[in-house]
Amino acid sequence: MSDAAPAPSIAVLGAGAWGTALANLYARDGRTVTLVARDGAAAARIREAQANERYLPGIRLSPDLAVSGELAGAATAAGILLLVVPAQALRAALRGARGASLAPGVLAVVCSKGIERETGRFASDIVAEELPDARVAVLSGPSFADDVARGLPTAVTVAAGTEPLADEAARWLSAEGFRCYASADIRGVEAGGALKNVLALAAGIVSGRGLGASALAAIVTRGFVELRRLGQALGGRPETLMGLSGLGDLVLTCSGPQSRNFAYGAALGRGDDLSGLKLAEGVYSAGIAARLAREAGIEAPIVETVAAILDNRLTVDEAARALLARPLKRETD
Ligand SMILES: NC(=O)C1=CN([C@@H]2O[C@H](COP(=O)(O)OP(=O)(O)OC[C@H]3O[C@@H](n4cnc5c(N)ncnc54)[C@H](OP(=O)(O)O)[C@@H]3O)[C@@H](O)[C@H]2O)C=CC1
Ligand SMILES: O=C(CO)COP(=O)(O)O
Repeated sequence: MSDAAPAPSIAVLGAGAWGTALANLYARDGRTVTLVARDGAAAARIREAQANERYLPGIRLSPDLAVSGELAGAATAAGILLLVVPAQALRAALRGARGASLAPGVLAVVCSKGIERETGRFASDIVAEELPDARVAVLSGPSFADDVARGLPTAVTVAAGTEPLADEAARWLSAEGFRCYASADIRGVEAGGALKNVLALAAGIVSGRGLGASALAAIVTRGFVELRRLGQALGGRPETLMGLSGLGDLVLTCSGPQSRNFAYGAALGRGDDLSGLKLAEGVYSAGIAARLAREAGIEAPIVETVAAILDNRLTVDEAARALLARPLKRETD
């Protein structure tokens, strides 16, 4: 990778846990960064507290981080626009950003993980549709906001449509303690990020229902088979799905309740009240992922089962029995 151009300034759209952690990472690294909250009041709360107590409690933000309630201004100067709103809110947020006079050729970096449930579109497609003049990249991989905010070492994948752009984006988005690997496989990276959330729900359900460590290992392993099958059917490359943004993020989010998707699944498995839980993107992606699998003729029984539990078509116990009673088959089929 060449070191030619200076690192561009950054605007971060979405002041939740991940947007705040990323904005703070780059501000601490000496970059010019503006975190854009939903409105002026939310921005003022973060500015005054020098912290985002709602979404990233206990983390003191860099004094060099600018916080704004509107994208216009922040975005005009930014060479990089990080998109960190939930996947179902992305299209509306981008439509809202149209009047913000984005810099020509701005690099719009998708940092959310999900599939638009109404359309089956991945975020990079939504960016291409809504911001046709932007260059698109995707940042994904095993990275809890809280870990990154605390400066813990993290490695992720940054994908773009061409290898040179991916190399450039990975260089711009790497920071101290935050290592970005470049990839030219946007679809593989996005598919891994969206599907692992659905599978983390499954892992959480198994854990919350008390089905044991053996069942947990089985669901993660067979879930990974589905992630690879469906990810490839959607256009992803096998080696991407085996990498940080596929297997890596699956391992992370299926490991315990620090993952919000796992925590949501665990609450479902225990039969707890689900109101008030944090964002779990897999809840919104499961149904559409199951539909995409059916349309592609891909067997994805775990994804289908998660969707059925979320829709109240199956109880957790019925789902466990049904998965175990499927016709026997060869492991590699
Ligand atoms: N948290 C993590 O560890 C990681 C998260 N991600 C992904 O990042 C994405 C965002 O997650 P995360 O930050 O954790 O979510 P949070 O729930 O912590 O925050 C979501 C943020 O998005 C804002 N928002 C929602 N809709 C809009 C909108 N239309 N315009 C502007 N802002 C909006 C919310 O504002 P308001 O409060 O006003 O609703 C809130 O600030 C998800 O897709 C997630 O999968 C990826 C890697 C790590
Ligand atoms: O994507 C993530 C880590 O890579 C965050 O996972 P959760 O949304 O399940 O917390």
